[in-house]
Amino acid sequence: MVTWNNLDTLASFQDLKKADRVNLVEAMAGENGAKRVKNYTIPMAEGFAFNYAAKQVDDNVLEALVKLAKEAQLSEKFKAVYNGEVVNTGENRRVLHHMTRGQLGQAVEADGVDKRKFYVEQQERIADFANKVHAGEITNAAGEKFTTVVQIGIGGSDLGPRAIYLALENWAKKNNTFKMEAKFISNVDPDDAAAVLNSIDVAHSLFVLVSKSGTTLETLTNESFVKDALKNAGLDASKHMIAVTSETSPLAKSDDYLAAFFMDDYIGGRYSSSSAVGGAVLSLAFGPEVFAQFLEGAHEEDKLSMNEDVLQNPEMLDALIGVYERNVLGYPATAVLPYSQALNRFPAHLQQLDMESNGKCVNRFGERVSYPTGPIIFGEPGTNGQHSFYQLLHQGTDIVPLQFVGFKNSQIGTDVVIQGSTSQQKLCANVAAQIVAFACGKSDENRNKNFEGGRPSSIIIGDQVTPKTIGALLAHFENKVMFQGFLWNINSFDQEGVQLGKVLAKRVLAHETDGALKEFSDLLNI
Ligand SMILES: O=P(O)(O)OC[C@H]1O[C@H](O)[C@H](O)[C@@H](O)[C@@H]1O
Repeated sequence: MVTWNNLDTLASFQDLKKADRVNLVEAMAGENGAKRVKNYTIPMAEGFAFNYAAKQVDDNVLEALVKLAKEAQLSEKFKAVYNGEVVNTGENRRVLHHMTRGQLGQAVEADGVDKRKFYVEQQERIADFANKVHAGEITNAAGEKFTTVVQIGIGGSDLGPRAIYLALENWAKKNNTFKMEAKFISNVDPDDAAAVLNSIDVAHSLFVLVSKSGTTLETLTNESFVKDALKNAGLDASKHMIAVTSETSPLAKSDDYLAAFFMDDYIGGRYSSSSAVGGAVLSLAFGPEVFAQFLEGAHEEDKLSMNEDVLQNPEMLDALIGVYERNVLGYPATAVLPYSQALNRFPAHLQQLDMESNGKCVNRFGERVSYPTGPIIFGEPGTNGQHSFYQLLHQGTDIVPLQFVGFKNSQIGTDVVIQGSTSQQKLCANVAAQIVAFACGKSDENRNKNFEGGRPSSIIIGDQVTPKTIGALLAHFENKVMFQGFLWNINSFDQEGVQLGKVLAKRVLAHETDGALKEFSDLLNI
């Protein structure tokens, strides 16, 4: 049995607070720094390594973190998740996204079916459908092949699949598995749908309507927008649209779609990339085999998250260090900095994953917690970020912990040698340089040119962005966020915070406003 306790009631947390602070500038200097880089690293799946040499920890702090992990029962709580216990107590639901990519624990039967079987069945239905589209067996009304797939969805029904599509687009082209171009419509801003529709050939486009709830205003509005465009082009919308939704949603039984694929209530939106939500668009774009490889990578990383040896469990340790930074060192934010253009939208996905999961001020029992929870997450790919907000990261008044991701190889392979180095080498040189610059700083008599250092970072290093590695990376962050939620004793799997704005927007549209809401409605000409 697991017990859910607030972080500040745990004896090991009080001990952690008493542990001597690490002076990162000193720790990372000279031979000692080199030793840390060699020793403070954990192998991950698919050739990745999680290196935390430049984090503000030493053996003493690590020992305290290991004790905290034990007392907070992190492994047992993960077990409760993958064995199908109702850990999403706010919504009274199980949390089964790990099961979309493999079986970690016992079989889970819910709603009268074996859940693993259900997810696999949906994957197989999607694979079959995608193969038929690629083979020209499922076509438009004129019998011509579909060439483009357009996903309509928002939040978890957009960000993850979009980030993964962009991450693998060039890889798939290079490896001859690129089947269909994918586009995404998410915003209710009419310019989003209009711009995408202007950029495609609608007659040869297949639209994937993705909404777990089937009730999201933006998505349903964009569906109508697209249906209008199809009608105006003289096309039958139901021959151009498939749906991905939960079996209980209002969309599930509609005849408006060529086909419908299902997830269920046990897959949170932001955790749904490995379900039919990511499966449909990614299988259509790159082929089902590529999607299967992505799932394999995620499953391999999930297995590492089960390791009860904290110092061999990359997700658990990453989570613990993050909580140390937030709750003991008092740092307010975390920047995610992938040194890879392919991961252009990955920080946006992580923003939802992390901030929607752990942006909570009450614990699992609805009581206010008296310590900070989820940090502000932001990020951009390097080196672009360096020429933008790194100034604040290096010399600003706040210390922002950094999470770098770097790859030894580019995806496309086209490169150029300028001044003795390739662009890929320049990219990697920059990330190595940044880690040391942030940690060690550089003194200068001119205060303006002085770098205090002591700014902690970790790096995940891999070979290349591939279907398997992106799967492992995604699982790493999903599980890190989950472990942090356990430590803070919050429910990381609901998102009540998005409701109020939705309710008020409806009132504005119904002209049922007064006070400030009415004034703002008038200012915006609604
Ligand atoms: O997939 P849907 O039900 O349309 O939901 C789309 C998104 O909207 C909601 O407001 C939630 O904040 C997100 O967690 C969710 O991913």
